[in-house]
Formats: sequence, structure tokens, C-alpha cells
Amino acid sequence: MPKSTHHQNVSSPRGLAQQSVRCMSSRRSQTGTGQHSSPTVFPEKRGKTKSLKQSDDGVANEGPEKVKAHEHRIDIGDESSDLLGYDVFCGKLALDKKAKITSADERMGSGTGNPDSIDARLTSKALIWGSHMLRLEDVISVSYNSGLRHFLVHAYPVTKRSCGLSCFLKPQRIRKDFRFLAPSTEEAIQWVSGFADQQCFVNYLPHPMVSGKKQAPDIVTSEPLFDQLYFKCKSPPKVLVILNPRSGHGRSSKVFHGKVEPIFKLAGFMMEVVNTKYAGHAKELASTVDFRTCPDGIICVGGDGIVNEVLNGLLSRSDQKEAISIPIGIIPAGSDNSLVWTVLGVRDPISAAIAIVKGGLTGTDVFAVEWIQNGVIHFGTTVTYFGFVSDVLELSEKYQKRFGPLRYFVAGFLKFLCLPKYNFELEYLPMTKEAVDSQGKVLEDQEKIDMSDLYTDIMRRSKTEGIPRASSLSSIDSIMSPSRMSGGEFDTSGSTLASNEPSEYVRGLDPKSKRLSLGRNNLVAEPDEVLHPQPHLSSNPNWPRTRLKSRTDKGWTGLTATNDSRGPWAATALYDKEDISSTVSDPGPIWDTEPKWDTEPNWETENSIELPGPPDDVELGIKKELAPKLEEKWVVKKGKFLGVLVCNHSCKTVQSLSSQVVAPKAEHDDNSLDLLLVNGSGRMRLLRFFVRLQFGQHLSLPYVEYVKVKSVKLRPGINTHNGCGIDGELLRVKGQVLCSLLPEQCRLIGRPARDRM
Ligand SMILES: Nc1ncnc2c1ncn2[C@@H]1O[C@H](COP(=O)(O)OP(=O)(O)OP(=O)(O)O)[C@@H](O)[C@H]1O
Repeated sequence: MPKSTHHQNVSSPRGLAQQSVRCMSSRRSQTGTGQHSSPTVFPEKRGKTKSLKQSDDGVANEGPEKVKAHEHRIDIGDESSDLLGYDVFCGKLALDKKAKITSADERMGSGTGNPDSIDARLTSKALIWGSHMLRLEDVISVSYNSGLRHFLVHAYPVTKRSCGLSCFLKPQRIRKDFRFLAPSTEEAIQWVSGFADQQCFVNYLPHPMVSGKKQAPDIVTSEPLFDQLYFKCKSPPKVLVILNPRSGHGRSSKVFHGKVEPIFKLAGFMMEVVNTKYAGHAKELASTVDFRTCPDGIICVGGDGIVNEVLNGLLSRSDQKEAISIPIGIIPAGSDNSLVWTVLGVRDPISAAIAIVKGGLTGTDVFAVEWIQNGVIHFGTTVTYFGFVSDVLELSEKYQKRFGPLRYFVAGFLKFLCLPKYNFELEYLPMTKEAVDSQGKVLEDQEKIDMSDLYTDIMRRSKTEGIPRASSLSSIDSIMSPSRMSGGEFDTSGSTLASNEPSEYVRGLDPKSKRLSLGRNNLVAEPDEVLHPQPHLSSNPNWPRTRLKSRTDKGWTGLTATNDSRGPWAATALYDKEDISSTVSDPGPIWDTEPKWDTEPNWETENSIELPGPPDDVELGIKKELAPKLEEKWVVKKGKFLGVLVCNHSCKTVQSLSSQVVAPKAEHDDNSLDLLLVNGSGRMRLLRFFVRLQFGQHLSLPYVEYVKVKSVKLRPGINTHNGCGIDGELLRVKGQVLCSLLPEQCRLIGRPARDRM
């Protein structure tokens, strides 16, 4: 069988890869500034005018067929050169518009090149050929058939709508497959290796004639070199997809199979897709799944509700620590997806799928709402709320079938017409100014560690390390905001940056309240009455624990047990102990009445938990220790509240026209909760609150308080509706509930928008 002469220059596949690397390093050294140096921009790209002129000339010379190839032209003279990263490989490429590759094409000599070949280079951020650029962020994978000069780049670049509509419609991501022809097979391999080096999945296939079992004698297929070719790229992720077919008014299946699945398939994902059959099914699945079948994560397709179920399923397992380390991917296909929109800045299914394919992990705080009376705990990542909003959530369930995403508006309107009064007893533990400042400093100082190694073996990792802390009210805005009523097609535009503002201690409080929250006093007279904390019903050490294990049984209880202050649970316990000593009338939460963990025999060995120590914190790039402050006191309030909202992140709403947020200063990973109190009662107050919310001015209302807190305890008054919403799930409060953060974070798959740039 004849062999192409160009093959003889390459001694081994490894050799090819090494050549690619050599090219990469030589390019890097040319720039002289190391890995992240400014790239060498082709001479013709240096100036905008020149670039445009040249490309125009090029188009004119290429004829009609080639003109179309310029539809992706990007004037990189406009781009900051830093955006292009460092050079990985360079050479000649031709964009091949042919649908099929003939063997004649493949027989072309290596040295002859192609008449249409143009200078091209692959950098760590983009593939640039001629005056075109394709961002690697938009590249899903590369397909390459052994022994060919062609390779196919699969991408979803953001494409502007046609001229007339571009002013009204947002840009869309549309799939484009670019078929490139390299001058030789060796160079094709080097290009593909370059993509693999940049973490693009390579779909490496046998030669088409081999796979088709009709081997042509003139085609180079028996070359052992290519049969053994090995591209050093990430292995295909193995995930469990949990799809709520009722989400998004029944559109979620279509969204997943039509838009998302093809992307995952291109990226080589090995998926098991399970449709939920009933409410609670996702929780069951997450609580029982064998992680060996989905070591790279669980992908939730639906709204915030399905994510909440999965989280609660994971945290109800006996292997809780391992469970919370399982990455959670979110494909927004529900009525609202506040979590993924707020935290990752993604609100359409295609962008979410790409973010998942690109990988990386984003640590996100998890809060626990504990029913103190019976020990039941429900977890959340977005918000827990009481008062008007939870009533609306309850009423909206009636209208789910009839109104779909409009149900919140309908229920909100009806509830507004017959608005009850809500009374609550409330205690909260404010963050101290010092804690907020030091937290802010740590967050500022920290170097964001690249957690790109998503597809590592989670099982292995979780056995050797804890999950350290790093960093909806989906429906609230919709209740009074007809702007979100669209609920129609999913937005397929590119993502928008999430807020990056630093956290602040207390805002929207009058000076007195500020002083009080700073811990100089633990009682607040407003709105109605000052309360002295009552002994908790649960002070009986033998109170029952139901459903979930008590904290003393749970993995993270070990943190408090050993008086470790590395997490909020620990911190809370310590603060509570301080409360006992400093406030005679407050015996502190229930766990103070229970045996001290550090006196229990063999606690450390029997319940040992790999605490999130410094190395892990370094890995996630965040140190989250909050030293307890002696002067911290629970602030106690009792009275009428239209709403009590405890937010874990800023709670952006996907469907709102404006980008208003409920808790503008909240961060998903700042180790604190943001408490929003809407004091008082009455429709006028409520209306003003929601109107102001649309414009992001709700915090300026005199009856709205906003405090950064560690924990909140709440007890509904007599005759007050006792609904409690957690991430859109409705529960009932009996007695008192306590809301605090867990010491460990969950991990969302994908990076925040600002880190993906
Ligand atoms: N097959 C099913 N049948 C009925 N209910 C289900 C099913 N699967 C999940 N659920 C429940 O549906 C609720 C809502 O799910 P999800 O949040 O995914 O969709 P959504 O209501 O469209 O979105 P959002 O909550 O953002 O409005 C969840 O609380 C879940 O328990």
C-alpha cells in the first residue's frame, strides 16, 4: 500500500504532539512574556482600517462561493490583543466548504498546500484565520478522522440577527461546523492536538473508508501511526441528567433534546437521562444514585425546584460529604432559574450547556432551614421567604396548569386583593463589621483559582478531601411584575455579567438599627414590640428527630463538635454558647442543650470528617473562617412584616425586563445570608415595595431593612399563615425555624460569566 511521503517525517504520535507543544513553547518564547503574554497579531490585523480593507479585497478576489465564508468575519483589530491569549499553533488553513471529502483531495501532496490556504493560528483563546476569529469559548469539540487532512470544528458562536431585527432581538448562539483543510496530515494532527491541549474535546474517528468497510487502495489507512494516534484531551464526562418534563410549562423535554443534548453529544458526554415521574422523584434519584455511574455530576433540567430537590436528595444521604461534592449542572428550562442566572450569568439552555461543557466549578453557599421542634432540615441555595411571597407561592400551585409561568402574577394579584396581616417573632445574628470587612478582604485578595479540572475523578477526590467553603426568589419579582409574564421562548442570547460588587455590612437601616446590628444591643424596638428570647421548645434533649438525621448525626456536625470555627454551623454553635453566657433569658438553640460533642467518646475517630483545611481552601481560592466575636448578639424583633426574605445570593429574575435583584449586595459565596425585612402591613406598603423593586430602589424605603446575617430564627405568630418558601418549594413552619449556612458548599458546574471572558 502506498504511503504518503509526508508521513515519514513523523516518528510517532507522541512526536506530533510534542511538535505541537514545541510550536506552542516557541511561540510563547517569541512573545517573551510567558503564558499569558499578548499574542502576536498578524500584521494585517494591526489596524482596523487595514484589516477591513484587506478582508474586503480578499472577498472580492475569492468569488461568490468564498464570499459566504466571510460571514463569520471578525475584525480583530477591534479586539484587545490580550483577549487572544498566547499562541498554541500556527500554519496554513483553508476553510473547506465541500460537504464530502474525496480521496483525490486526500492525495494532494503535503508540500503543495492549497491555493486557498491562508495564515491561521490557534491561540489559547481563539482560532484565527485570515480576518476571521472563532473564540474557543464557543467551540464545543473537534472531529477528526484518522489519516485525513480535514478536521471539523463544532462551535456555537453568538450570531447577530438579521439587519432589521438586530435592534429588537438579542444575538443568538447558532451551531456552525467549520471544516478546515490543512496542507498535510501531520499539520492537521497538530491543529487537532492544539485544540485538545486547550481542553476541547476531540472526537477521534477512524478513517471514513475504514469505518465504512470499503477500503480504497489509494487511501492511507493502514498507517499504524494514525491508528494509534492519541490526543491528549479530557476524557468524556459521565453524567446523570434529571429532567423534569413538566418544567417550563412542559417545554423542558423539547429544550433538552432539541438544543442541549446535541451539544452534550458533540462534547462526548456519556449521559443517562431520567425523566421525573412525580414531585420528589428527583430527590429520590439524587439520594440513591450510585456516584460511580455519574462521577462527573448530575445535570438538572428544569426550574429552581428540581435543583432544590437534587440538592436535598444529595444532602439526605449517609455519604453526605461525598454527595455535596458531586457537581451540579443546571439547564434552565423552568419558569425561572434564578440560581444559574445569578451565579453563573447564564439564562438560556444553550449557553448553560456550553458552560457545562467548558467545565469548571463554582462553589456556592448552601443554607439549611431547620424546624427546631422536630429537627427536620430542608436545604436551599437561593432564598427562603415568609409572609406574602410564600402565600403567593402556595396559591400559585392552584394555577400551575392553567397559567404556567403566569401563575405567580395571577396568584400575586389575588393575594394582594385579600391581603392578610403577618406576624412573626424574629431573631437574627448580624455579621459583625469586622467579619464582613475581613471577608471582603479575603475575597478581594484571593487569587481566583482556576477550577477547570472539572472532570477529575470526584469519587477519588471526595475520599481524600472535604468540600471546603469557597464561593428563587425566582418568583418574587414575577408576583407583581407583568414584565416577566412572557414566559415564552427561551432566551438564547449570550450571557450577561453577574454583579460583582463587594459585599457591604448593613444597608438600608436607620442609624439606630445599624448600631444595634453591630452588636451593641441585642434588642430592636421596631416594628412593634421588643421581645426577650423565649426558651426554645426544643430544649428537651430527647426531642424527636424525623426524616433527616439530626445535625449530631450529620457529617458536618463534626465541625461544631470539635469547636471548629471553620464553618457557620460551628460559628453558630459558638455564638449560641456566647448567648447563653451573655443573655440569661436566651438559652440558645437546641444543640446547646444536647451533650457537647467534644465530650463524646471517639467523636473524632468515629465521626471523623476531613475538615476543609488550608490546602482545600487554597484549591477553591477562598478562605472562609469567621472568628466568633464576643460582642455579637442576636437581634430580636416581633411584629408585623409583609415579608421576611433570607437570600443566599442576589436573586436575579430571569424573566424580568429590568435586571432588578432582590438582594443587591448578596454574593453566592460570601459566607453570609442577606436578610430583607419588609416591615408593617397594608396594600399600599406592599405595592410601593414591588414597584420600587422593579427599579432596584426597594431598599430605600423606610420600612425595608437589609442586614447581612449569619443566622435567622423565625416563628410565625398566632393566626399567621405559616407558609415557608425555599427555592420555590413550599413548606409549613411549625414552631420555630432556624436558617443558617452549611460549612461546606455545593459545586455548580460552570464558571461565572466574568471568569469566562
Ligand atoms: N414529573 C413531575 N410531575 C409533577 N411534578 C414534578 C415532576 N417532576 C418534578 N416535579 C415538581 O415540580 C416542581 C417544579 O419544578 P421545576 O422548578 O423544575 O419547574 P418549574 O415549576 O417550571 O420552574 P419554576 O419552579 O422555576 O417555576 C418541583 O417542586 C418538583 O417537585
